[in-house]
Amino acid sequence: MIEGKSLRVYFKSRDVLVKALDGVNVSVKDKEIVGIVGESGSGKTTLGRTILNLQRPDSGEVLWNGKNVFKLKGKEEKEFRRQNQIIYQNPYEAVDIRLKVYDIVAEGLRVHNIPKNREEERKIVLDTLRDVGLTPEEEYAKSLPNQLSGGQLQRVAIARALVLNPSFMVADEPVSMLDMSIRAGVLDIFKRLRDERGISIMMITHDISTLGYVADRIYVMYQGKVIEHGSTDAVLDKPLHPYTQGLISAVPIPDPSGRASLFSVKVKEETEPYNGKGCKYYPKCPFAMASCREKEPELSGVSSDHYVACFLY
Ligand SMILES: Nc1ncnc2c1ncn2[C@@H]1O[C@H](COP(=O)(O)OP(=O)(O)OP(=O)(O)O)[C@@H](O)[C@H]1O
Repeated sequence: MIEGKSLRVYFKSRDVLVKALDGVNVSVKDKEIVGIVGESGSGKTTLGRTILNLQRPDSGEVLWNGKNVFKLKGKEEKEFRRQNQIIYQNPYEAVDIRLKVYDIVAEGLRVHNIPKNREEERKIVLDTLRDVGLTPEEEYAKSLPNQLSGGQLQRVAIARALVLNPSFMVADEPVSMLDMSIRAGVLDIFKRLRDERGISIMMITHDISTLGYVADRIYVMYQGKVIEHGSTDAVLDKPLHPYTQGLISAVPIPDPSGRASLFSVKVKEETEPYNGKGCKYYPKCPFAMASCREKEPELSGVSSDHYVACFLY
């Protein structure tokens, strides 16, 4: 339903060119949760923002049900904004903390002129609060953000997006600021939105174990490139790229599925600067070969649901 093609986003800061996205292809189908994982600075947020037309790419296109989102105008653009929502990492920054929960959630409805009257607005807002697990909903509707926990406020932020009946959401590190004990509850909301409402979700995280819990497919990013992607089972059970293997072996908490313990790949301390032409990972790669210094490997399929950019395969 939404597809990014050959996306390039370059930032220039103090004469240094940062390739935040360096030719990224990504797709999210109907009713699926796609995970985007990688370390800080790998380009995940830039990808989410570009897909939602919050960041113009230097080149490439984003197709939404076949339409180029950068060319949408007027009514169609407004409809795109309604149907495609973003959830941020920090709910305290995402909502206006002076407003009551009711008004935070109702705001988007009013912008889009959705309810015909106050009664209808109230029904939609309260139903949505219940839908994200904030019950009794009348009580929550009257609260101010500073009376809520981080987990409850993130649910409010989800409600604010959900109230517009979107078909796609980018969730950018939606649980990384929350206590471990409440993360699963919030992630379950996204699974329910997929299963019950058929919403497609792009879930951005630096924590690959989160994706084992929610994602149908995973894209692994490294320095502005997708270096591996495939079904969640393929990527987690048989990670191919040495970087992905490193991410999985670094999962700190013992993974009950036993996946983490299968890999204990050592990451080489970076010993040489990147030469600008080889694989971006070779300075850290314990398996680097001469060819890895010469050119960048392209993504290629090892099976119908698993792709990797690495000369080992
Ligand atoms: N507006 C900007 N101006 C300059 N550089 C930027 C800008 N936005 C992002 N960058 C740079 O682009 C690169 C990718 O950033 P991005 O935030 O997309 O990565 P990320 O994987 O989401 O990281 P994080 O998890 O830390 O948010 C980084 O090197 C970042 O410093």
